Parts: sequence; structure tokens; C-alpha cells
Amino acid sequence: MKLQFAMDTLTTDAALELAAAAAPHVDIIELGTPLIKSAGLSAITAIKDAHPDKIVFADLKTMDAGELEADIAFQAGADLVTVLGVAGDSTIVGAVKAATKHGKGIVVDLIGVADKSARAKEVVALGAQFVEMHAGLDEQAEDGFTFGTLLTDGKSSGVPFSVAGGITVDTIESVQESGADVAVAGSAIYSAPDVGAAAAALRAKIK
Ligand SMILES: O=C(CO)[C@H](O)[C@H](O)COP(=O)(O)O
Repeated sequence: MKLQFAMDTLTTDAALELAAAAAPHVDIIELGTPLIKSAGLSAITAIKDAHPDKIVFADLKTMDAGELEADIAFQAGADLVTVLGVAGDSTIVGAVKAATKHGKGIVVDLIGVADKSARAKEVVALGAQFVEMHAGLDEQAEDGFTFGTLLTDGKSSGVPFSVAGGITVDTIESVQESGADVAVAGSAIYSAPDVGAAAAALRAKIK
């Protein structure tokens, strides 16, 4: 299972600092949606230039204009770009077309999708490289939140999947046991007093 670090920060300088500390311990470096909205596509280029050996993940969460939005992110240096699973099939097909042109991949983020397992099968058939079983930051803050259903949805989907939803050092083993291909951790790393140590601790739990 790969480890993905989601950087939900707002400036390129902050992202470069976080990425430098975490990079030795992670496989995929994600530019979070707020970072791309705040700093622009140049942040993708800065991270790829600093970490050419890492998979750079641009969390665009595209809802429309799939081909155009994915194309500009791949041009900026992204290796993987997200499209929302609630988007129409034509948006996902457009984004996949751009990924094919660049030799890169589309990840479909299933945030807000009611039947994640069923939609996962559909979007992988449309050409997505994998899906993200995702409970967002707002959903995580709701009373009674648990990411257990993300794991069962991933397992039952039968397609390659990542899991994102407040993963910590105490829960990452259950993510691996679910059969996930990628564990996504954001706040567990970027909010830690020692970013490198937090990333290393997560990595150490992966068998
Ligand atoms: O995409 C996101 C929010 O929409 C986050 O980057 C993702 O949820 C991972 O962060 P965390 O581990 O803090 O949940």
C-alpha cells in the first residue's frame, strides 16, 4: 500500500516546506484543493520540480470541463488529477482523454456519492486509474462520523481504491487490511509538531 500526503495548506512556500519534510516517507505528494485554489497551477510545477521522483497528485476535484481542467494540471506537472464521482460520465471521459494524451492518470474522488461501491465500478470502466473512498473535512467534523464504511465500500467495489478521511497512525493498519492501494493522510501529518516524524510513523505501520 502506498502512502499519500495531502497538503491542505495555502501557499507554495508552505507546501514546499511540508513536502521536503515528508517526502522521504511518502510515495505520493498531494496538492490539496485549497492550495491549488489559493496558489494556482504554478504550485504543482514547484512541487514536481522539487520532487521529480515522487507521484504528484493535483486534487482539482473537477466537476465540469474535465478535459480542459485535467489538461492544464498535467501540463503543470501533475501525475494524477482528481475528478468528482458526482460529475457526469462525459466529464470523467474528457479527463481520461487528457490523461491518456499525457501518459498520466485520473483518480475519481467519491466524496458525496451515496453508493460509492457502484459508482467506483462505473468510473473505472470509464478509464479512471483508481477511485478515492473519501469523507471530506466537513463530513469528518459531523457528529458520529466513522470512516469504517469507506473501507467496506472499497472492499466491495472490487476496483483499485484509496481511502481518505482523517486517517491516523491508529487507523492506517485497518486501511491496509481493507485492501486499499493507497492511504491518504493530511492533517495527521501537516498538523503534527514534527512533520517528518509523523510521516515516518505512518509509513512504519504499513507492512
Ligand atoms: O481532500 C481532502 C479534503 O477534501 C483532504 O486532503 C483529505 O481528506 C485528506 O486529509 P485528512 O487526512 O486531513 O482527511
